[in-house]
Amino acid sequence: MEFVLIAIAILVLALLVGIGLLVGAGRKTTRLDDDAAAGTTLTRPRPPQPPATGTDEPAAGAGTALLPPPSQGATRVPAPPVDLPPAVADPEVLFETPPPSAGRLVRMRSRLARSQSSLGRGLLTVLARERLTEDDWEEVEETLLAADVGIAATTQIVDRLRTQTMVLATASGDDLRALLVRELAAVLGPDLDRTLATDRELGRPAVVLVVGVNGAGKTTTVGKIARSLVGDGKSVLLGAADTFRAAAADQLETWGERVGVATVRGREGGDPASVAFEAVRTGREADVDAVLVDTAGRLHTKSGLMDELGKVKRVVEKQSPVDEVLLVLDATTGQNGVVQARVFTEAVTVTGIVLTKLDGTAKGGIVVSVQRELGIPVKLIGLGEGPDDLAPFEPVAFAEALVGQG
Ligand SMILES: Nc1nc2c(ncn2[C@@H]2O[C@H](COP(=O)(O)OP(=O)(O)OP(=O)(O)O)[C@@H](O)[C@H]2O)c(=O)[nH]1
Repeated sequence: MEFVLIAIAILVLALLVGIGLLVGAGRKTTRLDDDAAAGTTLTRPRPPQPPATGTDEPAAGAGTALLPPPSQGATRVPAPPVDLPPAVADPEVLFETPPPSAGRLVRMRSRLARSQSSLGRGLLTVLARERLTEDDWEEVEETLLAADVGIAATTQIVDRLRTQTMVLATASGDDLRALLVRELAAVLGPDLDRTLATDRELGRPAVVLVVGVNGAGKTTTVGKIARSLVGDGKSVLLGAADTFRAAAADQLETWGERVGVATVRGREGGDPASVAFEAVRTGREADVDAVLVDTAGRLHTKSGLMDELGKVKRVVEKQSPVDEVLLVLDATTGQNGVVQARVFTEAVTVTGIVLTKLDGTAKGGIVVSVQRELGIPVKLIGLGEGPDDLAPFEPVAFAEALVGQG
């Protein structure tokens, strides 16, 4: 009898070890609460990844290992209410070290100049003519309008250029270039506050919601912002509140894993507001600098999507104020994008625009029209698909890139 009992005990033990090994082979997640319906999970960064390929090859180094991976085998431990491992960096784990955000636009100027070369070259060619006729001024106007600068800003630029070129009489190429940069920068809102609220405030993390239509580049942008903050030495937590598309949460996790940032996600089709809530709660408990929440861009109806966004914000606000609502717009959609943007601004108070895919359009003037029509500053611009192709927007550096180096 004793022998049978021992045999059963060994069998049960072997079964448990087998199940443990199977689960351990998957992604390292820890269930955050015992509410099976919410099913929110925290994904920690994975151990060393193969070196990244692509345009930017960040040096592998000891990154900001927020919530490092647990020791081997410690997976899926039911641990209500929240099971956070100690925030101690594991020397074995190497994460990518992204470059800091400062000066990125200047560094990426050539890329922007490439896509916008027709605008700068077009304007300089006309302005360099000896005596400017009405036809020439019309050409300047058309060039600006073709670049989506918008009527009001185009009129302002042309009026000022007319006066300035008269004063200059004969001007060298460099003078003309400097003049153009000045006038373009003037319509780009040089005095607008473009600070990104990503610092801890009153002992709590900054909370950033990222919204926009599907395909605009939201998830990519959240990943790029996280990298940039890590590059600036900040700790970050991601919230994958786009429960509409499971791949979006996977995509976000992968962005986080590369730089040692954890992600809170929910089940596909689950309640986005509870994922966002859980992410902010976890971020507060982990004392991170910023919680970045990705949201869905697609629902069955537009009003459904807007109601959902409003709810996400309201629910998060039960935990913490939302410091920044970033609206991601695809620059290649031109004026259509501006129309879509209005719908979002009616649902939530947008505090900043991220204009993506500026590398893929010659219509760089969209920055001017978006800001003027929505009355919201462009805070970041996307200049490529590479992990660090996102730059803080700076009017003068941008105008210089539009006009080109000559
Ligand atoms: N060229 C270029 N491509 C970009 C940029 N930003 C994002 N993309 C690409 O745009 C595509 C869509 O990006 P996502 O981040 O998946 O878009 P999303 O808004 O999250 O889409 P949903 O999850 O469907 O709502 C991807 O292929 C990105 O690589 C950019 O600045 N330049």
